[in-house]
Amino acid sequence: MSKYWKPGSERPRTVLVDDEEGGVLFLSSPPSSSGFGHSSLERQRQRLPVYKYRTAILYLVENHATTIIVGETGSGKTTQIPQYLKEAGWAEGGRVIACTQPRRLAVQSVASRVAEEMGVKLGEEVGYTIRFEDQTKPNVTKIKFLTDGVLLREMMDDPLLIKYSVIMVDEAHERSLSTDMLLGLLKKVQRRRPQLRIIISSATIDAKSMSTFFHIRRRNIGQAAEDPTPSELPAILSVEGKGYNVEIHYVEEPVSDYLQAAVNTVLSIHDKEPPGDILVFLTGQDDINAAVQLLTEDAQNNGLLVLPLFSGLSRADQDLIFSPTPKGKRKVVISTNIAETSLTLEGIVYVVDSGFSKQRFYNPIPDIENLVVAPISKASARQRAGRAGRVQPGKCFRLYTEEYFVKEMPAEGIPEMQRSSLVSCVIQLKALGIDNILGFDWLASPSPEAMIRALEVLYSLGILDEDAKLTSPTGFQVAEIPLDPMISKMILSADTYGCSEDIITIAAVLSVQSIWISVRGAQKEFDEVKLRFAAAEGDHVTYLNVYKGFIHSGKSSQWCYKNYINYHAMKKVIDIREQLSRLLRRLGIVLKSCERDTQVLRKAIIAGFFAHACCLEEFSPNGMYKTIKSSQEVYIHPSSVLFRVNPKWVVYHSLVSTDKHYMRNVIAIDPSWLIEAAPHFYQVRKPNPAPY
Ligand SMILES: Nc1ncnc2c1ncn2[C@@H]1O[C@H](COP(=O)(O)OP(=O)(O)OP(=O)(O)O)[C@@H](O)[C@H]1O
Repeated sequence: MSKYWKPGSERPRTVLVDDEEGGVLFLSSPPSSSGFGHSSLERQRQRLPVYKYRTAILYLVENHATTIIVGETGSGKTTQIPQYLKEAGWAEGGRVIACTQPRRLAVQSVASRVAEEMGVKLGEEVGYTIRFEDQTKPNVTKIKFLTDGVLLREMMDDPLLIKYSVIMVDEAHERSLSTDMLLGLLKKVQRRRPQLRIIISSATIDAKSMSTFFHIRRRNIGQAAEDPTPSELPAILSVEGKGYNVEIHYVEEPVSDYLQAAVNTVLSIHDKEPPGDILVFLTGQDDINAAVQLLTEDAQNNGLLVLPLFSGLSRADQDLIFSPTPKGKRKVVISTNIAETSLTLEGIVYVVDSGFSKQRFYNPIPDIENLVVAPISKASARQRAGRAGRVQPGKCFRLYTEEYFVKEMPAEGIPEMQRSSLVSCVIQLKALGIDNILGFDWLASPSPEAMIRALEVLYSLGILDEDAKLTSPTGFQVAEIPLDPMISKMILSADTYGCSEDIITIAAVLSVQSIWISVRGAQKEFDEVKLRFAAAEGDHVTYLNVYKGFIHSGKSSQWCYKNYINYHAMKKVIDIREQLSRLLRRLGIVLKSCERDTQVLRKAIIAGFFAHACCLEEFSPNGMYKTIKSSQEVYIHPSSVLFRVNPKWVVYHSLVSTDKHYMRNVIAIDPSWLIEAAPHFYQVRKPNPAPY
């Protein structure tokens, strides 16, 4: 007797072809609509291409440990499959169905759509978890959307992911660092827990290589006879059919300025095309703001409502993107690639694709990670086009030639694993007890240089010992904190310096995109206001001043508005700070304040960031610094309160690269503190012996 079919309802009525190679293709008759009501949402659900495959999907999931589902964008994979699984009983007996997404925005929006379709309150039967936000209820939530990073963290407490019956790894083609780690780990879990079902889904994935990867050869580990193990051969299902048609348009000649070309295309759509909102893909906050400004100059008179979309946008601004377009207006959403996958913005009919995105590239030799504007892959281009045609036919305007798309654009992007720092990845795997990281079952191997560099960084921070094992307690504690290991080390060191209360405020501010509101046309006023908070020691201490002011104002939105401070970001800071203080209490750390002893504060920051020390080049007219570690040329970012102040010695939080490498969030230091914090990393250079 199969274990999940509801009595009398949805057993497969067409016998499926289950080919022994693991390549499975079929069509089965859909279940009768009995049990479904006839509201318009239910009719919409039944119109989706994936609906025809409902029985097939359930059959495969029951009979195969892993099912790989490939289907066009908008065919209904993300929103429907978790519901089918729930309807078929996979969430009974306290079990949970998980669906992971690479991006937080997608997690939130898909969860609220599924809750709406099921007619339940978000956070109850359907919930979501992203870092620092948990909208689920134990023993109530049956379908849970979460980022792949959050699921990795959950593995630290529950290595076999016991509470989940099925884990659907959605948008697997994105090959984010967390997705790749998760896939390797899930394969391990499956060996130990054959009853766990995995679904891997995407519109553009190499199903065959994924299938080869997941073809596990299970060790014989006594299963109960009444609980037959599913086939070890992954099944592949191709969902044919798509939502609505999307007409693709290419430029005839390559464009030299994609930003201007995007703006011109929006204006031309507005001029010539029937009503419908527009989604534009640019690369980052700077070019998005520039495009918003260019379009807004015209917008007053021409009926455009222009909205930016990037990660770190406040909840209120985010809600504007999803809210219905006012009558007589045409909404233009200008976005980074965060809107590329899984999102449905209802009014969008037109997509403008610049062909570029900001991508992380890591060079392990100087240990520098850059965000670089780089061409996208065909897989991304298809995802972008797929944001049109979700609720009606659409058009996609690609700002590159068809020849370029066909002949030059790579089929897939480089996995993030192969172009980013592996520090966080190594620490997570170590915390999960995986010691031989190079021997881990990677979908694509990371570079040995990056791996060695990560081990070196973690060793220098005292997180790993000489045998590359997590140190106790520091290493284990750092692994518990869901932040970059350097920030986590800074937080833990603050305990020694007696300033953890202040440092968690700084850590919370560093975890949100920016607490300042970007001001167009009011730069002078903004600079003046910022000066009121500016601390001579640098940005981190300035943030403490802002936080104090905010608390003092009674957390007032008016106060924020007057001071060019992002109210929603500050609310997020309060929230993250609260979670960090709870976490520290759990680690047995008592919070203490150093009452603005800025020397002590900076020493705690250096304990995490000593490797980011730089010295101003003597006689440099333009404020050039060199990193101590690798003599890399860097400059203080104009957004820093130390811009043009140029103290001799500084430590930075992160680097951004445009025309130069810029340090963001900078503090002035005394070089002797570096030796105090990291004697194993720095040595005082002895003067050359005197010539005789
Ligand atoms: N918030 C929403 N509002 C209106 N319709 C929606 C919404 N979310 C989903 N839909 C409808 O459901 C369809 C399927 O969406 P779903 O995200 O499940 O597709 P998908 O196959 O996972 O696509 P993708 O690969 O692009 O994520 C959409 O094309 C749209 O018609």
